[in-house]
Amino acid sequence: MSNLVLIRHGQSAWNLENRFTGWWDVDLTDQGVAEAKAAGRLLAERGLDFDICFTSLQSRAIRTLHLALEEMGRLWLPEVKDWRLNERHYGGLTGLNKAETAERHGDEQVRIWRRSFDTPPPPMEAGSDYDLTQDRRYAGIDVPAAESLKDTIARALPFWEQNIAPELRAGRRVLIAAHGNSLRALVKHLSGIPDNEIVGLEIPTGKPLVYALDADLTPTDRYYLADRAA
Ligand SMILES: O=C(O)[C@@H](CO)OP(=O)(O)O
Repeated sequence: MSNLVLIRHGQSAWNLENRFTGWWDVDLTDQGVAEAKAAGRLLAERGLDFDICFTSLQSRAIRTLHLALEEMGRLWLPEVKDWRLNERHYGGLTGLNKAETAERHGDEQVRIWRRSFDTPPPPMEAGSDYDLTQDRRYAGIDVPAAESLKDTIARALPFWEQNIAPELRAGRRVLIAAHGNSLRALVKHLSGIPDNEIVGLEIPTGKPLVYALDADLTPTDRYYLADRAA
């Protein structure tokens, strides 16, 4: 049974502008809205349904969830929002253009910052334009100065274990709308992808990724819904 679906948010304004985004709260583009709605229509057409939804504290993921649920006639489903599903924090790179940063620091350095498993980007300086430590939504949370994928896993996995896995074990069907790197963290864990292989895993925007999990949450299948014949 397909009991878990992951969706990365639709295209965001900074995906389009090729800027490091992380925790900065940019909205969806028109294309991103269309991707989110199309994801919802596809889920409905294929008869996938859910009992509970999880998302981050970031508008692009929350809106993607809501746009998809609206298409499914499921806006009423319970949902949990939590910072531990946020995108990986891009530190001092937040807001910079990725191509310009590669011209300045070299492709290899940018590849390491973007995809190495445990090298974090440079830290965000307190009081910089993109500093979110005083944002009310993060009250009581120790907002990181930067996160590697390893750091992202270290906060996403406890949330998975404590909040999402129990729902699945109780037989509930779960939809998660989140971000490229918080979803890479979950896929790495679920599919047992080694540290050196996760660097090559990319998750596209707005494409429902379906998991079938057995009783002890071991995957028996994993596929993009759009890639599987109806
Ligand atoms: O900018 C970001 O926050 C992420 C996702 O868009 O980018 P990357 O592909 O470098 O992980």
